[in-house]
Amino acid sequence: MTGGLEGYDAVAEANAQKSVLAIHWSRICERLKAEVGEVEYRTWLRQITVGPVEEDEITLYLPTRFLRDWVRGQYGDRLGTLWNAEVPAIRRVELQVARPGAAPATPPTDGAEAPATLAAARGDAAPRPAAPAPVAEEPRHAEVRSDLAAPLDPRFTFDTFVVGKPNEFAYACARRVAERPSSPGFNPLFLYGGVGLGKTHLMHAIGAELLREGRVSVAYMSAEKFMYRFIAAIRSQSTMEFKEQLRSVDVLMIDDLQFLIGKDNTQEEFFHTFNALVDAGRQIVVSADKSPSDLSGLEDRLRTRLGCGMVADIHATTFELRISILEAKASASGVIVPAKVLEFLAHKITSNVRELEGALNRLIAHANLFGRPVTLEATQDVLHDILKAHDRRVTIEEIQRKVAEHWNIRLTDMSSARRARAVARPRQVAMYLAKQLTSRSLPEIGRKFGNRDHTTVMHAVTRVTELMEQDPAFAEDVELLRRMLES
Ligand SMILES: Nc1ncnc2c1ncn2[C@@H]1O[C@H](COP(=O)(O)OP(=O)(O)OP(=O)(O)O)[C@@H](O)[C@H]1O
Repeated sequence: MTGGLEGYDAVAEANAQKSVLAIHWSRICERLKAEVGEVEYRTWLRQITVGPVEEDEITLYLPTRFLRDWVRGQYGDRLGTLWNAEVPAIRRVELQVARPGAAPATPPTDGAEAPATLAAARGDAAPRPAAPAPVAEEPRHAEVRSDLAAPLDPRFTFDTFVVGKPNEFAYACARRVAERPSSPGFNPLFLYGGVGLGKTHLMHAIGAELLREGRVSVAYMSAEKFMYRFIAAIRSQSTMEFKEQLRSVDVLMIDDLQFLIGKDNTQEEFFHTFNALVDAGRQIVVSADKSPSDLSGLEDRLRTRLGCGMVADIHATTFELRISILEAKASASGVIVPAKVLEFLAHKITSNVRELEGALNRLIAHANLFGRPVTLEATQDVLHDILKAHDRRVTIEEIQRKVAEHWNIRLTDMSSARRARAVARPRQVAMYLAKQLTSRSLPEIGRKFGNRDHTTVMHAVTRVTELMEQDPAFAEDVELLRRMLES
C-alpha cells in the first residue's frame, strides 16, 4: 500500500474526530430538545448537520439560507454556549448553508443517513439538492418543508386547541386528517370560518401531529406566500423546480385561500398543483374565510375540486367557548385570573379569539410586570383602549333583559306594579343603568318602566348609588352588569 499508513492515519483521525463530535452533538441535541420542545426541535434544529472543527470554531450546516438565518437568529448563541460546554476548545459556531451536492464536511457515522425529503427516502427522483448527512441522527422520515414553506407555530397543537360546539366538527376533521392523511372523503380538507377563529391553529396542529408521528413531509404556507413564491420562480426561471418541490410533499396546506381571488395565473398554478397532489394520493388542506361555493372569484373548476372532499366550518364562538379558551390560556400562564374577569372579557370581546387572547395576554403581562393581582378594575384600566373599541350603544330593553336574567325575575316585572323587594330592587338597578348607559331623559326612562314618573327614576338612581356605597358585593354585581352591557 503506497503511502498507505500516512493516509490511513489521516482518515483514522478524521473518523475519530467525527465520532467524538457525533457523541457531543447527540448530547447537545438532547438538551436542545428538552429546552425547546419536540416540535420546535424537529422544525428547526433537526436539520442541522455537523461540519468540521477548525481552531476554536465548529461549522454547522443547514439546508437553506432561510433556515440558516432563522437558526442563527433564534439559537445561534445557545448553540455556541452548548458546544462550548461540551468541548471547551470550541468557542465559536459558524452556521453555513450546505452547498448543493457538496460532500458533507463531516461524513455520517455508521448507518446515519439523511434523505432530504420523503421522496428521496422512497428512492424517487429527489428534486432537492442533497444536504450534508447529519452526524449521529437517526434516518429522517418526517420534516417540514421549510425551504418552500412557512414554519409551524409550536404553540398551535391539538392539545392547546379548545373544543366547543362551534368548532367541534372542524376539529374532528382535522384530527382525522392528522391520523390518516389522504383518507377517502377527507381530501381535500377545506376549513372555513371568520377571522381569528382557529383555522390556522388547526392546520398547524395537523402538521405538528404528522411530524410527531414522523411519517410524512409537510408544507404549510399562506396563499399569499404561495403567490409570491410562484412569481419569484417565474422571475428566476425556476418554475419547474418550484413545481417539483411542491409536488414532492405528502401534505400541502394552504392558508387563507381567498387571497387568490382575482389572481388568475396563481390560481391556475395552484389548480395544477392541487390535481397533481391529489392524483398522487397526497393530502391537501385548505383554509378560507368562506365556503368553496361562496368564494366567488375563484375559478369554477377550482371551487368544484375544493368542495369535493370534506368541507368543515368553524362558527363564531359562543360565550361558553370563549370562557373555556380564556380559562385554558389563563391557567397555562400561571397567573390567577378571577372568574369574574374571565366572564367580563368573554362578554366584552366577542368578535374573535385572537382579540380575546390578545386582551388576556396584556392583562397577564401587566400582572407579571407589576406583580399586582388581576382585578376587574385593573382590567378596565389596562384594557381601556380595547374595551373602548368594543363599546356600543345599549338599549333600555337590553338593560331590562340582562338585569332580569341576572336576578332571575320575569322581564314583565320591569314594568309591572309589583313592589316586593325581590322585584323592586332589580328594577331600580335597571333604571340606574339606563341612566348611566343611555342618553335617555328621566321621563323617557320612566315611560319604559311601565309609565312611571321621572321622580321614581330619580329615586332609583339615588337609592342604587347609596346601596353601592354601603354594600361592596351589591356594587360589584351592578358594575359587572354595567360592563357586560357595554360589551
Ligand atoms: N379553539 C381555540 N382554542 C385555543 N386557541 C384558539 C382557538 N381558536 C383560536 N385560537 C387562537 O386564536 C388565535 C387566532 O387563531 P387563528 O390564527 O388560527 O385564526 P384564523 O381562523 O386562521 O384567522 P385568520 O382568518 O385571520 O387567518 C390563535 O392564537 C389561536 O391559537
